[in-house]
Amino acid sequence: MSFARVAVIGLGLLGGSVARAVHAHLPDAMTTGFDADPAVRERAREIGLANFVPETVAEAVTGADLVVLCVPVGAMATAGAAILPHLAPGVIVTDVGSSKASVAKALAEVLPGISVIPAHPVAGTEQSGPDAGFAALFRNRWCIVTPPAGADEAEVARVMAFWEALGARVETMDAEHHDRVLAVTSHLPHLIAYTIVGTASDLEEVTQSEVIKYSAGGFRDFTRIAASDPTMWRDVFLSNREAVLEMLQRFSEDLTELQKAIRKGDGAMLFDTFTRTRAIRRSIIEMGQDDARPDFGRSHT
Ligand SMILES: NC(=O)c1ccc[n+]([C@@H]2O[C@H](COP(=O)([O-])OP(=O)(O)OC[C@H]3O[C@@H](n4cnc5c(N)ncnc54)[C@H](O)[C@@H]3O)[C@@H](O)[C@H]2O)c1
Ligand SMILES: O=C(O)C(=O)C[C@]1(C(=O)O)C=C[C@@H](O)C=C1
Repeated sequence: MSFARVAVIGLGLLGGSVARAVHAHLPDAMTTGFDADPAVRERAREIGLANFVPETVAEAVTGADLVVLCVPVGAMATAGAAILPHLAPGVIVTDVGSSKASVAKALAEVLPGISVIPAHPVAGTEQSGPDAGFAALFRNRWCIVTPPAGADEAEVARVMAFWEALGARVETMDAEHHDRVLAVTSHLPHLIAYTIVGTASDLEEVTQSEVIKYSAGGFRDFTRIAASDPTMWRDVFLSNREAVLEMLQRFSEDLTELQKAIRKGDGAMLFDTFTRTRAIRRSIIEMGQDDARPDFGRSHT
């Protein structure tokens, strides 16, 4: 059974994309939206992000049968506590947070007695804010649903069907496992990008203008990732601390091996490593994990 009234809390990149995708794929659903920032609410009204963008969170969630929390992971508990008194009986609350175990724990604490079925659409860009979202963001991308122990199967199925309707490929996963997988596939790459761009800009012998002027290829790709939202990523690293630190340790060890190979002139080791990683890139492309970002030639509706 599809949802009749979807409330989106947090109207940035993800919230804006969810609202747009609901309009595109579930035209019978009414959308409401709320953001803690009055300027974002105003802009959301101007661009028609949701059918109704009231001044209070109470009005946004009243009567909703699905509430999608699209706020930074560090703000999930505050957003959850704010909606609790206004939720309709039978409502399902979900979220789009990039880390899952700590968010699930925080939401369970502030939403006692409410069905919370967390999810993570593994789709995004380095942009943020209400203008950044687009309806095709989730098309052909994975959405990982992490039902808590004892979750109602029918409710889990409804949340999965919601994300499928928005174009995603959906799988369920244990929240802790999700956090370990995403630590290496998403969180660590962002940390590396933030580091390398910071390192380049700190080099005394290379001027800022040279960094900008000669940033082509590899470095340029890192600068895109390193332009990602500081609030969002601060919260991701603080909330998924254990898994990120574990993956960072492994990464440091592997980096040291490469460092040794370069020092010793071990070309075979470098060649074998680069051959293995090239195969991974090809597998990703063969799996159809193509990119839905507008600058990759997709529709921006
Ligand atoms: N950006 C990505 O690539 C991406 C991808 C997948 C999941 N996510 C997750 O989606 C969530 C939102 O990220 P985003 O990229 O849309 O960020 P964003 O900065 O574009 O939007 C977040 C919005 O939440 C609002 N907000 C903050 N606290 C609030 C509160 N208590 N109540 C209501 N509104 C509040 C902010 O004002 C802001 O407009 C995060 O949890 C993030 O981890 C992001
Ligand atoms: O493509 C990007 O810009 C992203 O960083 C998107 C990305 C990712 O790492 O893949 C970032 C965070 C999310 O939670 C999900 C997706």
